[in-house]
Amino acid sequence: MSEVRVDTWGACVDFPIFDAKTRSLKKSVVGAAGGLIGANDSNVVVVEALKDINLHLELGDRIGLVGHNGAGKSTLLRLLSGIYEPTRGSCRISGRVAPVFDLGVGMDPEISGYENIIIRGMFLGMSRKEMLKRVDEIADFTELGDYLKMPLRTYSTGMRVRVALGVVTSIDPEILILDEGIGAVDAEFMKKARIRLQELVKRSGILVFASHSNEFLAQLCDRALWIDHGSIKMDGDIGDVVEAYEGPEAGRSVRKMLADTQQDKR
Ligand SMILES: Nc1ncnc2c1ncn2[C@@H]1O[C@H](COP(=O)(O)OP(=O)(O)OP(=O)(O)O)[C@@H](O)[C@H]1O
Repeated sequence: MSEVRVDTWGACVDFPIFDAKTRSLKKSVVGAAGGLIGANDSNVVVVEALKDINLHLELGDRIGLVGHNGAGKSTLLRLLSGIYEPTRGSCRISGRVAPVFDLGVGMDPEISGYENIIIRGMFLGMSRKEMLKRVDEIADFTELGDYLKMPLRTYSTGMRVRVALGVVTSIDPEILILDEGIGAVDAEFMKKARIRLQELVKRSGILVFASHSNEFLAQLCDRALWIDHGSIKMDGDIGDVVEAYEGPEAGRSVRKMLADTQQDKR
């Protein structure tokens, strides 16, 4: 692996909202949810989704993002994936990024489950040849049998998620950017999927994972960032960050889950 790392220096992301009226807004509102609302030099309303982000990630980093609704977690994931350019400051990404935001992206309802497996894998940066080698193993994992020969539009939501999860957990990313939103599968299947996710994370160079589930964060990450109104409020051990964000009980429960996960790995 050549050097895999992600760096940001004073990175800011603003969203100009051209159809909002500055007159009707109070100056720089800080609400419980959402980023700061302000106005730029041209008096256009802007949401300051990220402010002055300095982050340096290297091989082996497993970072969880916590923070209120609209804190800027998804925007940060998109910045670190190269999907958004910083409005100010800079961001440098070295390595192959697999952004997994929406499990359904890159799936075509009119083609079969098998074909979707190949296409979705290519969407995540794999070659067709690599996906052809993996398709049988992914098909086994989904337990969908002959359904995989039918068009995806005939599947239930949970069946689609099984296909998507099978593909996502089969790739070899250098930088894995995960946004939660993995639900809709039955508990038994989720157990199987989490084990595969943990294996995927082990193979990845860098992981950044945003989630509102402490349990899920503790299973995949050891470090966390608390994002608050677009800024990094705290960066540290995941137990300490969750404790500061949610209180001592949540911190204790994360530490216990971390210890259990470590034990399972042994
Ligand atoms: N495309 C966009 N256009 C305008 N504003 C946006 C856009 N995307 C995000 N924002 C704003 O940026 C801020 C941060 O949003 P973001 O989606 O990053 O939050 P989040 O921490 O992921 O929230 P949640 O936990 O609710 O998913 C919010 O105030 C949101 O309104």
